[in-house]
Amino acid sequence: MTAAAAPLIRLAAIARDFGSVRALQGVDLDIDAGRMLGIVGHNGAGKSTLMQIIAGTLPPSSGAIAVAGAPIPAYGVRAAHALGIRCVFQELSLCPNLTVFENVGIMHRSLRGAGWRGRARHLIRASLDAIFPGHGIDPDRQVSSLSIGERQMVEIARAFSETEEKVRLVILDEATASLAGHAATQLLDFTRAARARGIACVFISHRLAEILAYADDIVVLRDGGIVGTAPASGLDEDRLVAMMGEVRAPAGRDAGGARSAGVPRVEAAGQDGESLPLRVHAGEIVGLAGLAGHGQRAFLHRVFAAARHRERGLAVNGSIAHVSGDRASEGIFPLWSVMRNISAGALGRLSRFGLIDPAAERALAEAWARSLAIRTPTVSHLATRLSGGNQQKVLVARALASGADILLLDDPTRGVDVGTKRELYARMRAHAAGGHAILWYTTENAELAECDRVYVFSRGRITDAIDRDAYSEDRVIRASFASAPPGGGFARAG
Ligand SMILES: Nc1ncnc2c1ncn2[C@@H]1O[C@H](COP(=O)(O)OP(=O)(O)OP(=O)(O)O)[C@@H](O)[C@H]1O
Repeated sequence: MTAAAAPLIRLAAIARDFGSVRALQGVDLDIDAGRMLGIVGHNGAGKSTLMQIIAGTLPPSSGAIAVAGAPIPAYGVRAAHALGIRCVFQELSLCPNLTVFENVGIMHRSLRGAGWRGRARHLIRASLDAIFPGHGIDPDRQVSSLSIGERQMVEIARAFSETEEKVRLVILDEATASLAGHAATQLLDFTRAARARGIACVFISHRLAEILAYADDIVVLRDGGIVGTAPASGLDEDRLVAMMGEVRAPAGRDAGGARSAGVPRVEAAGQDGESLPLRVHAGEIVGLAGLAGHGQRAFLHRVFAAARHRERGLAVNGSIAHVSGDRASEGIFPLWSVMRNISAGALGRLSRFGLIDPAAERALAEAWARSLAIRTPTVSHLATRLSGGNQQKVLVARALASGADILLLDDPTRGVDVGTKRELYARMRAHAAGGHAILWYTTENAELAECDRVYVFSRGRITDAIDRDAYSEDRVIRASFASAPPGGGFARAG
């Protein structure tokens, strides 16, 4: 085969084992220049493992890799980078204690010697401007001071930044999962321009609508193998879901939660004319909406704090559990097993005479692992060895298993596959029906339809309170850009 006719990357019979876990088996895959390949599959299907092999960060157990028709025997990070292959990983890889431009400096070998700082600043600013116009990120900011969404934007802009080493392939592994809707659209529109310049993209996402709208071709992975490849134009969501073979619970929701009156579990006072009050009763699922970074996360943190200390204008009645939106740094205990990570919130109930009952702990973890379909060889497995989506399920399991009266969920379905998402919605409804109160911040508007009531945040204030029957995405978008509630009154607050 000539180099001109060869695909940019060709994977042949790639397999990868982690101990007894076979993550990939016999994968043959071509990636062509100037096209976007979408990859979908259930949590633990092997998507990230495959991407790590292409990025050179993980060697395959067997199989061959060829780039532009030439077999590359000693394939690794250096070889991949020199060949113009860049990867935006699911767990962000920026160094938090360095500035944005310093993080760019460590990636590009040519950014050395006198004046490298200025060149690195210029490079990342130009890339951010091209992909995310109006981003507002200063290259001199320390990465630890950026929000997850901003970090994700820097990581993406860094991957597309070019020195004399040209970019030929950018892998976006759930790169839109932490981005606000607007930034996700900016990125995906940018990839169209990049493709026109010959850059190939691989895009992994659990948001099937994004994949269908932007990818040229779609590959479906299941249990470590490819079960289908087709042009995106010939597919729709239902067919993709069927190929993934993962849906256990139907979409949609039953009518009416077990909402109860009485003292609210959470009650935040409004500010006259500025912000609406918020209430959550036992039995309710309440959504927090609006553009990312407009105060929803900070509000969840305030509620969490108010369970321990008095907070002005905020009353919390009941025990509380929190699923953090920052899984890697605030959520998973990295040295603990799946079992310990799940049981951590329920130790009080598992203790007898001050000692944890090991059989009860295992039974609890196994029941939740089964119930949320957590893919793990056993519950004794180290939690960080699970795929990203399965780690997210462990966090949700911990919160549900805690039995707390109030659940605070910060984007709990980030990176969770479509089948499990539906399952989780059903679980949350059952949990609410069991008398628990749920406060749920989500970056996916479609999930707000699962809520009994939605509060829309804009610039740190609540600008609308929408009951389920009156819910529409249009109304959420309008309120997201409002500076105060319409009429300045509290009339619609539930
Ligand atoms: N470092 C590791 N050690 C042990 N097992 C691993 C490791 N990385 C991945 N695995 C296992 O390999 C399998 C595939 O995981 P992978 O992360 O590739 O899935 P994925 O399709 O990207 O899932 P998700 O959608 O949840 O991100 C899983 O069973 C996972 O537990």
